[in-house]
Amino acid sequence: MLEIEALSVDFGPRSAFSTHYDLTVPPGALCAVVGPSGGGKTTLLHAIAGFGRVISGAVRFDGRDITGLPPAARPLSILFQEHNLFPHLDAAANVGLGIDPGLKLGAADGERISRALAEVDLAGFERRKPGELSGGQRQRVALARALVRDKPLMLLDEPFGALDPELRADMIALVDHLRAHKRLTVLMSIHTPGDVAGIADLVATVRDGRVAIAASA
Ligand SMILES: Nc1ncnc2c1ncn2[C@@H]1O[C@H](COP(=O)(O)OP(=O)(O)OP(=O)(O)O)[C@@H](O)[C@H]1O
Repeated sequence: MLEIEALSVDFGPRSAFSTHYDLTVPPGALCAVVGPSGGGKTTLLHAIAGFGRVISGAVRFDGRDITGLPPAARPLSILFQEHNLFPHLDAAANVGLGIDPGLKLGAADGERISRALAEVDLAGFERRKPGELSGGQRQRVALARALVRDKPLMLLDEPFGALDPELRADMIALVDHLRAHKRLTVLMSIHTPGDVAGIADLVATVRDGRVAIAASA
C-alpha cells in the first residue's frame, strides 16, 4: 500500500506553486493520475521518487516511512517523460543502467537484462542500439530498464504520450499485464483519461497541487 499524507514540496521563494497531496493506493492497484497541465502531476511523482525538497508530510510504502530515503534506496522504479536512452549504448546496456548506473555488471545481470527485455516482448534485441529501434520499441526498452530493478512500486510519468493512440493502448495493456504478473503497485500520469478506461483501479485527479478527487474507476 502506498500512502501519501499531507505531502508538501518546496520550490523555493520564487515559486508561487504550493502543494499538499493526500493519496492512498491499495497494494497491486493501478492508479491513473490525471488533471490539467501544470496541476502538479509530475511534482507528485517526483516527490514520491525522492526528487525535490519535501517540507512536510510523509510517503509510506507497505507501512514503512520512506520520506527521508535517497531516491536509489526507495522501493520503486521510475519511467519519466523523457526516457533518456543513451544512443551509443545497445538495448542490453541501456537496461543494465537500471541495475547499476556505472554498468559494472556480472553474468547473472546479463540474464536479468534478457529476462526484462523478454517481459516487454523484446527477446533477442539485446544488441540493438536505440537508433535501430522504432519509437514503441524504444519505450519498451525504457520500461525494461524500470522492470529490471525488481521494485514493488512503479511510477510512470506520461510515459507514452509521444506514441500514436494504438501503440499507447498496447503499452498501457503491457503495463497492466506486468502489474498483475509481477504484483506491482503502479502510479501512472496520463493526459488522456480515456486511455486507462477499464484498466485503472483508481483515478486521482490532481489540480492546484492537490489530489482533488481519488475515485475507484
Ligand atoms: N523546479 C520548479 N521550480 C518552480 N516551479 C516548478 C518547478 N517544477 C514545476 N514547477 C511548477 O509546479 C507546477 C506543477 O508542475 P507539474 O510539472 O507538476 O505539472 P503537471 O501536472 O505534471 O503538468 P503537465 O501535465 O503539463 O506535465 C507548475 O506550475 C510548474 O510551473
